[in-house]
Amino acid sequence: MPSIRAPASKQTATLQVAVKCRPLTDTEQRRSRHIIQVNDDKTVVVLDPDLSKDYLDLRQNRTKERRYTFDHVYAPGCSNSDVYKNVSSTISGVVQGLNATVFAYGSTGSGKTYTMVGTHSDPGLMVLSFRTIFELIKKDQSPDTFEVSCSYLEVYNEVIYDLLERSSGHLELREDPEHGIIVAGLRSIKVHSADRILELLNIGNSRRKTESTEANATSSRSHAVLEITVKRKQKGQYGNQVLRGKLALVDLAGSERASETNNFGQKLRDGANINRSLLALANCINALGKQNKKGLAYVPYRNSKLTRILKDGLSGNSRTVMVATISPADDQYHHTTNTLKYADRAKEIKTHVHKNIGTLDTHVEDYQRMIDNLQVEVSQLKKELAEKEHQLSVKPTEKAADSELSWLNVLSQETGENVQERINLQKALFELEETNKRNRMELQHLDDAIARHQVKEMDSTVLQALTSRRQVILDNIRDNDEAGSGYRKDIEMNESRRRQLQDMIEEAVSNNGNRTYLHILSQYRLLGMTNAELQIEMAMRDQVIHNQREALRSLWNILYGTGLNQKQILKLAAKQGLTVEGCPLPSSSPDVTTPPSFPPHRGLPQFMSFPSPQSEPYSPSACFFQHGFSTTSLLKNQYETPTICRQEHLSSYYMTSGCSPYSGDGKQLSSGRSMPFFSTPEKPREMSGFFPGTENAHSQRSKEHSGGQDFSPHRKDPWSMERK
Ligand SMILES: Nc1ncnc2c1ncn2[C@@H]1O[C@H](COP(=O)(O)OP(=O)(O)OP(=O)(O)O)[C@@H](O)[C@H]1O
Repeated sequence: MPSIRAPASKQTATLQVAVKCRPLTDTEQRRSRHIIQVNDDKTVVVLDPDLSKDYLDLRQNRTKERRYTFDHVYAPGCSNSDVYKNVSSTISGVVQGLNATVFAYGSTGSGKTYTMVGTHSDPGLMVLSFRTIFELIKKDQSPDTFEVSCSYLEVYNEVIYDLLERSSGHLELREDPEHGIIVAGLRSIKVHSADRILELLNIGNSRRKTESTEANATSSRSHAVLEITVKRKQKGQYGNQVLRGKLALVDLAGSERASETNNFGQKLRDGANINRSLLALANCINALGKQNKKGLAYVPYRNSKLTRILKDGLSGNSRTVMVATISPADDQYHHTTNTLKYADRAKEIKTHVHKNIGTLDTHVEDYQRMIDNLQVEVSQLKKELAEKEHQLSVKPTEKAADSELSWLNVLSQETGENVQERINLQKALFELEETNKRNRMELQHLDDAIARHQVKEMDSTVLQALTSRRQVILDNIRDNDEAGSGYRKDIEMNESRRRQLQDMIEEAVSNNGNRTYLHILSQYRLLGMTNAELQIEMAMRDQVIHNQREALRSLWNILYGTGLNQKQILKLAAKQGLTVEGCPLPSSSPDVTTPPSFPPHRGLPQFMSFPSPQSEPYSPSACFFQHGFSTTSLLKNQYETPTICRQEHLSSYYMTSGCSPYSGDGKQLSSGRSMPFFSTPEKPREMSGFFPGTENAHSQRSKEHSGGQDFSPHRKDPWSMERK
């Protein structure tokens, strides 16, 4: 019997912010003063680094002393396990199908890597988290089966690399309608123990880009994201349900300033790119903090790869912990207060958590197939290109032709970047306009409500609240319009660069012979294909999924509009030959009157036009949009009611791409039964997507070292399993 899924309800969670102060290092002990005071486990005071200030200065507010409060503050004597005690409840949700993100934020040398990775004697949050996951699976009493997989990536100079690949190419981000941002082609390795993840972590860390800077002898130059996915398969009365929890553990690169580190050349460029990503992250934190206070401010996630990757953790479906790391040294005062300022803003951030319940294949699968076909074509073109280059390979003496080809490579790379930038800008503009569309809708509702209150001369405090809310929305609209015109200008610049590149290519075609022409042609075709592929993704996300969700929402509201209760809906579904998952079923079948038939799909009333019994007049607290679905508590109530979804309408790349489910060693982690998870799959297609890019975990175990003390990436530690 086909089944319908009722999605889990959402909960709003506040981003947890913890501050961890490291001890002074040996060098610092000789030259620096300790200026951090941790008064209790929630308050941190940064003393004025200038010792000449006295009590009077403090009283008269002439001091640079700063005081902050956070969810948790850890003094230099605290271990990573102390920090973890307050993080572990967030981690345990992952085994129940919830997403979690833990990231360390702070200036270079402040202790981010130490906190996330740790040492043998003081294991970091990454290590403690995956140990918890396996302990919970072991202890689980249910008959559910579990599958854990792990991926590890780094963002270096705005390029994504797979840390679990020996020589990773550049990976691209994709937007998946169900799972948000995903990294195409990133390897996800099935794991059966915490030790195995530790091995992979060490392998990845050995490949991570680190440099000696003046501020930190072993500074991480990249942002690293370790992602652990737990799939929990539940066997229910009405078939199988898969809960998919995802844990992202992020160690950011340091945010030193170029002038402070005396870096040059490549190091300086690293610094600029690291700062670009961190600046983008800081801007997102700012906007999200503002959003919570002021409503729909635009959040510029698109400004860097890092912020796109962290999008879910910052505002989407994730319980998130930010650990702000600080140094106690007086010469770090500026960095410390800067970090604490952003951490303070981050306290305002809200996320919306819900369980990820597995869905089956879909109409959108057709789009996935198209993208897959395009990808095949792209790789075919790459091969052709390589062959052509080989045929036309220049002899070492032909210096001119050689440099011409490298010039063309630069040109083609620039063309690719230009296309990518254009797509990003257009998407950002699109999102910004959507945000303002919703702001304008809310403004309309507010105007109506204000007019109603004025006519009826109702409670003046409500009127005041409505009016001030109106002002906030007007400010947001103005800010977003300004940001939009910025994006439009960028698009114009991008367009003029595109024309320049086009002219250069045309000139090259007319001036040079057959060889150059062929080269350009194949490069150009290649870029054209990549572009088309991205356009299809956009269409998929922006149109198809949106339309389907709107239709489903309308359907659910129609059901409620007809006054059917849950039991009646279940019965009706059963009549249609459908079962309902994720919705408590009636214990017995009560007699119900024949339910009214559905209105025809065409001419569906909008979901907004069905007032629920809980309908309330407009109130300021109800003005908040949640993902653009509602403006009033009436609509919020309607949306938060479980939605009926036909399975074929929901999709994901995870579910439809990737290699065979039977790859790997086939072992499953089962808490109750020894039966292998996918040993007798009922629906092979359903299974295939569970292993995107997965390969046999044992193939990784090629080089083993043993023993050792420290698994931070900086050290040549014997824990590391592999070195580049
Ligand atoms: N809690 C701690 N106890 C002892 N030493 C620490 C602690 N935290 C950090 N350190 C030491 O401080 C130094 C810098 O730490 P770490 O490399 O973790 O900084 P980072 O913030 O990751 O720097 P970067 O951003 O440059 O990579 C290291 O020598 C580390 O061992």
